[in-house]
This record gives sequence, structure tokens and C-alpha cells, in this order.
Amino acid sequence: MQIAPKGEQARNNTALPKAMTLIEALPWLERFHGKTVVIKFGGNAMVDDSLKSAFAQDVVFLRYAGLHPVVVHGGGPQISAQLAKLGLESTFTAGLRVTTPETMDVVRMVLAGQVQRELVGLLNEHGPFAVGMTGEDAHTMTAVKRYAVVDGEQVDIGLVGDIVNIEPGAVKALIADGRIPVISSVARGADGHVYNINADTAAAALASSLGAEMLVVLTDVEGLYADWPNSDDVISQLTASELEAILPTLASGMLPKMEGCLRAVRSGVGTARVLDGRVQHSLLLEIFTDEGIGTMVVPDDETTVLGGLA
Ligand SMILES: Nc1ncnc2c1ncn2[C@@H]1O[C@H](COP(=O)(O)OP(=O)(O)O)[C@@H](O)[C@H]1O
Ligand SMILES: CC(=O)N[C@@H](CCC(=O)OP(=O)(O)O)C(=O)O
Repeated sequence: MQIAPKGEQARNNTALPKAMTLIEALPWLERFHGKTVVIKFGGNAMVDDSLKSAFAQDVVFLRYAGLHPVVVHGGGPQISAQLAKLGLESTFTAGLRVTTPETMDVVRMVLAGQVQRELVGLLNEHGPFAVGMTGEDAHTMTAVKRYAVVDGEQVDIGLVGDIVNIEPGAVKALIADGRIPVISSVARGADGHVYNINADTAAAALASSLGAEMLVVLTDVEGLYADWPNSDDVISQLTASELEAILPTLASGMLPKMEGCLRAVRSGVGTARVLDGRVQHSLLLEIFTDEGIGTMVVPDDETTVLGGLA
């Protein structure tokens, strides 16, 4: 038998705000239960240990809440750090790493051998969920050589690929088994090469192929700035057509990110969102509370703000 000290029952009423927070999540739980959410965890959002742990908690929370999270991770800064240790320079063209065969070995080693392993470990502190794989496994991602476009000209950037085919069977089997796939953005080429795929591009292609409800991209800015780098006003919501119109004005890492969001929404993903991965638990806040944060890309026919649960 347990007896509560006098007055404790009354004090418990102070817990009401906590209950209200949980209740606020109810419509979102109803809406997203059983739905697949592809989450891109960017290398820049991954630099802080407490943020990484909070991210792992959020993803496992989604899994326990009945959603099907799939993680695609980046690791650009981690690759650059390893290249620097080896005395190799990092060069980016239109947001994509110029990838020599020597660079490719480092990309593969850092993404699949280091970053992915760490994320799998953090997720699995909460249960036997995470299974790591790369786009090469089970022919999940097939790529062709991708050229960067600079001032309308095609530029050769080496072993950088664009995804031409996704075989989602292995990922779907893991989801059906209650697992959380954690995928590194390396793909096999039909030509026998192994290609370096921008992780935003890989996440978007996978979200499309899985028919995901949502693509969430966690990065190191609050969202898409309207006039970067002159102002930090964030565009909170825009349609696919509005995004397409401003795409040519975007620079550096934001370009592949927003191209990916556009591609995902155009191919049937419900919404694509860019969130600040530097904010602890931004993933849960975005999915389960009424306050939308970051930038949300909606299909052209989505005239009402989804935050209002129309
Ligand atoms: N319009 C914009 N809004 C926000 N960030 C932008 C914009 N244009 C370029 N950027 C840059 O893109 C970066 C995010 O891309 P990236 O460094 O590749 O991140 P990640 O590692 O998360 O993929 C931001 O830190 C910012 O420097
Ligand atoms: C082709 C290309 O640029 N590939 C990226 C892959 C990692 C990545 O995309 O990591 P972030 O999401 O942290 O930027 C790279 O080599 O850096």
C-alpha cells in the first residue's frame, strides 16, 4: 500500500499544464499515426553531443508514438575534418562536394563507418530499433553521375551522384519489423562506381519512394531565410511553385536542401520542413505542437495552413 502525504493530491493539479501539453499532441498523434516520416539529420546539426542525444530521444519517441521514422544522415563537416587530417582540401560547387576517387573513400568511411555508427548507437540506447545501412545495400539507391550547374554551365564535380532509382524493399521490411532505418547517403552506380550523394538529395528521393507523409530536414539555421545573408527573416511557409521561383537565388548548402524539398513535395510527400537542429527537441515540437517552427513547403493546392489542422 502507498499513502500520499496530505495535500499531494491538490498539488498534483499543478501538473495540469503538462497534461495540456500532452493533449495538444492528440490531434497530431491521430493524424500521423502509422505514417512514415523521413528525417534528414545534417552534419552541422550534429556537432553537439547533447543535441545528438536529444535527437535520438525524439526519433525513438516518434517510433513509440506509432509513427515510422526513417533517418538519413549527413556528415559534411565530419568528412571535411577527416580530409583535413589527411591533408586534403574540401571544395564545394553549388553546395556539392567535388569528389575525387580518394575523397570518395573518405566520404564512405566517415559516413558509414563513423557518423552512422554513432547515430545507431545513440538510438539503440533506447531499445533495439536502429539498423544502419547505406544506399548501396540491397540496391536501395542507384545513382548516375551528377554535374553541378554554375551560371547555366555544367561543371564536372567527380564522383557525385544523383539518384535515378530507389528499391525501397529493404527499408520497408525494416519499418514493418518495427526498426528505425539509419541510412548513409552513398549509392551504387549502374556503371560500377560508388557515388557520393548529398544527404538532402538522398533523403528527398527516399521520402518520395516511400510515399512519406513528411520530409523533415534538420540543419543549423532557423529555416529558409528570405534574404540570406542580409536578413534573418525566416519564410515560415511557401508552396512548391513559390519555392521553384526562388530556387535559382539560393546559395551553398541551402540549394540541395530546398531542391530536395521541392522534389519531395512534387512527387507526393505531404509536406517538407526545414528545422533548426540546434534547438533541442525541435523535431518533437514541430510534429506534435501547434506552433510551427522553421520553413514548411506545401503542395500548390494546399491553400490552408496545415498548422491549423484543416
Ligand atoms: N536562404 C538561406 N537560408 C538559410 N541558410 C542559407 C540560405 N542560403 C544559404 N544558406 C546556408 O546554408 C547552410 C545550411 O546548409 P549546410 O551547411 O549544407 O547544412 P547541413 O549540414 O545541415 O546540410 C546554412 O548554414 C547557411 O549558411
Ligand atoms: C555530394 C555531397 O556534397 N555530399 C555530401 C554528403 C554528406 C552531406 O550531405 O552532409 P550534410 O548534410 O551534413 O551537408 C558531402 O560530401 O559533404
